Amino acid sequence: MSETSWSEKLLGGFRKTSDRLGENLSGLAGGGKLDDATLDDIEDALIISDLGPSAASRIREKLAEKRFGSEITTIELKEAVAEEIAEILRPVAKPLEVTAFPRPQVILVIGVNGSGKTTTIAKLAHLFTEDDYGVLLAAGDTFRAAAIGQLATWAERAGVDIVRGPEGGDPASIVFDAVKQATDTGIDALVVDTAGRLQNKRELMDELEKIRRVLGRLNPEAPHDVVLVLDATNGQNALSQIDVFKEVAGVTGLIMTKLDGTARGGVLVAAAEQYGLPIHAIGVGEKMEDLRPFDPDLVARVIAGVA
Ligand SMILES: Nc1nc2c(ncn2[C@@H]2O[C@H](COP(=O)(O)OP(=O)(O)OP(=O)(O)O)[C@@H](O)[C@H]2O)c(=O)[nH]1
Repeated sequence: MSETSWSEKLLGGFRKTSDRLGENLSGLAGGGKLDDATLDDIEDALIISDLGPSAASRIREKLAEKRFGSEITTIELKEAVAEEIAEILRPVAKPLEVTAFPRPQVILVIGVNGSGKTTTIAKLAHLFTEDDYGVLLAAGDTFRAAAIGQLATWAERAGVDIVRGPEGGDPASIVFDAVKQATDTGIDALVVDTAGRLQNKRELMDELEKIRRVLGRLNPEAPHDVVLVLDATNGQNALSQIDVFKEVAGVTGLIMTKLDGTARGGVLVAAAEQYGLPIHAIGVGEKMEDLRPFDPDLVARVIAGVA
């Protein structure tokens, strides 16, 4: 797909978020002077658009610093907000790159059930194979038989192999077999699915710890990435998931899914501002091609309603 149609797709996907902030900002400036009352309203508009209090107050301060007292139209205001959002997003935009030496790069994918983890793993496999990397998947979520089956179906669609075990099997032993197979067959990236039982933090922590121990024995650098998948429709709840998973799993980066069809995409900015974790990619649909590298400038313009 061409870049133009990708940005159109992204725009379409983000339309609800874009409309929400766009509408919330409209009518706030209207050619008048940027004074304290208007800045208050702008800050409120940013908060109710899910950007969070911290990003909202930072954007307010920047706007005040650069434009206080000057006349500003609605479109100028949206452009200025887009620039400040981009300032927040640029430092965290970091594609997931296959650089591990020796191979394979081991990417542990974590997140609560339903966040889009399985689909995202398949989409990642697709992105990597498009770049000619050899990919292997490991079905480390043995808690639910359906999860193993779903991952196997996606693996077939993506044209990659999968290492799987029985329902209730030991995830660490599957990961062990997967690393051995990946090493023996010269695989570049091993993507590991994990269970997302947040309601039982202790068990989840023990399970991830055990996977890490096994990985560490085979390769002290592994896992190279611990990617947390977040569902944007959860809004501020997605942020509390970052807190929990940081504690249990040592997150190294984020992928936010379901940015199509939600008005809560502003939470991406809140996540970037509050945690500063790399954002690798965004999910804008259910199909294999619907995972996009994170383009901070485009996303900022879409969120502010000027793209
Ligand atoms: N609209 C949209 N739907 C998505 C996106 N990513 C995933 N989904 C859908 O979200 C639902 C859950 O996705 P899964 O990948 O099964 O989620 P999971 O986290 O693996 O959940 P379990 O399979 O329950 O462990 C599915 O219906 C997906 O098609 C996205 O970016 N946009």
